[in-house]
Amino acid sequence: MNIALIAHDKKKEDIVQFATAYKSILEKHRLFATGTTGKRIEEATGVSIHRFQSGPLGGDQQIGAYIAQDEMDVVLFLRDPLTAQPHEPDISALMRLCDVHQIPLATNLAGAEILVQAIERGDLNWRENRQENEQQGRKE
Ligand SMILES: O=C(CO)COP(=O)(O)O
Repeated sequence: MNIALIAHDKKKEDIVQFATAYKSILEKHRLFATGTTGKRIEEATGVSIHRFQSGPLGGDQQIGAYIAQDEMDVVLFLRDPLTAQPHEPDISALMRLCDVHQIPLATNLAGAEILVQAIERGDLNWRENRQENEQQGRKE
């Protein structure tokens, strides 16, 4: 499963604690993150993460591109709803693409916990099965 982890500055501590608490689940998957979020999680947990640009420099858009190409399965995005972000249009675009492509998106810690437990239970395995079937179909 390809999982994107993103957190606004005031939620960085939360995502570090989240990734530490769920490290044993997360490390079984391919992890992606915006620049600073990824750096903080890597430093705290030692898990390996593909880091995109920092959010304000285009990281949200890079994750959006993965979604558009069907290469991201889940987005865990701890947003700060109380602080204006300079790259608000990029954030809206990322969430919009999750809706366009039916990508499970959590925008706060409570939702992220539910999603990570769903991943562990296998609730989202249908995504990988569908991708494998599509690849098989292309070969035939
Ligand atoms: O701004 C962000 C998401 O919109 C997060 O970016 P960073 O992880 O680089 O701080």
